[in-house]
Amino acid sequence: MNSLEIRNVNLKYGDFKALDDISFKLKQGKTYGLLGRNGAGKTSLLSLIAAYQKQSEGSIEVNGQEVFENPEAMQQISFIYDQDYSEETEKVKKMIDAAKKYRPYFDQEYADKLIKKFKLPLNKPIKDLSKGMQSAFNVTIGLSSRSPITIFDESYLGMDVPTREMFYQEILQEQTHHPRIMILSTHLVSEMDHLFDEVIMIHHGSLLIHDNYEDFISKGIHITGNESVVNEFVQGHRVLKEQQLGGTKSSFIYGELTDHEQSLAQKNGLEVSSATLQDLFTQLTKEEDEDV
Ligand SMILES: Nc1ncnc2c1ncn2[C@@H]1O[C@H](COP(=O)(O)OP(=O)(O)OP(=O)(O)O)[C@@H](O)[C@H]1O
Repeated sequence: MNSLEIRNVNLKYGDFKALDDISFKLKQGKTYGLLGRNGAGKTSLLSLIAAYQKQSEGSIEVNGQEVFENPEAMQQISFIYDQDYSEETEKVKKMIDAAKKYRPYFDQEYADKLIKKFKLPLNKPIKDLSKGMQSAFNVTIGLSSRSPITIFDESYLGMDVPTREMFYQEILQEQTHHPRIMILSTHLVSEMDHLFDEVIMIHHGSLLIHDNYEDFISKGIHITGNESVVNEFVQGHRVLKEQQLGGTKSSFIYGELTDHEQSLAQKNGLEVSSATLQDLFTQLTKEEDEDV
């Protein structure tokens, strides 16, 4: 069973603390949605996991071994991110052959299937591919590497909707037949939430949430009804957002409702509905001066 454990990780760029005391443990067979606003620290965190740089403090271990400058541990990881290919004259086929060399679990048959699926032109220089096709190439490397820890950092950039759908289908298939630790860093929250088993949310360099997807979204609840009844009902709850239309009010609360509260809501004619991951993400990471 492969595992990835991050303990009390800090990262400083000069005086700036990009990551602050991050700890979590990830398990094989699970897909993790890594969410955070622009500049939250997602790519910084992923680059530490992939051993592209060293954390200032703390430890990052794959199967109990620190990853930094550890070739054995690093071979367990594929980090797929948006690369600049504008100077890369090598052809797609050669690039795939090169990637294969350093990836011990690479499956050529699966790569061939993906090349067909994404219609990758093997004899074209990678720099001449469209942005979406370069992303499809990156995703092909990441998927067919079959690395126990596979990280996709906004790997969908430029892909059209049907291509993104194909990418998502592959992730689901892979987790069924070749389970690994899959980390998907994304801003397409509502489009990709169905892929997540767990959610990791980073905010200003700190870990805000690490929770099971279903458990987490069950904590976001919209209560709608008569204004005064809603006001009384939500007392004592953390209210993330309020909206009003005439005498009807909708309050978005974060927390859990007891059985008693559930039946009270019903008795008082209040409508109770669940939030989406995107709703929760937006409200939990909203800045004071933002009105969303
Ligand atoms: N090499 C660097 N030197 C100095 N600061 C950096 C460096 N790389 C990142 N940062 C800063 O660290 C913070 C986190 O950046 P990071 O790229 O990890 O965020 P992110 O969550 O991936 O953002 P986005 O969603 O916009 O891609 C930002 O404030 C960024 O400016």
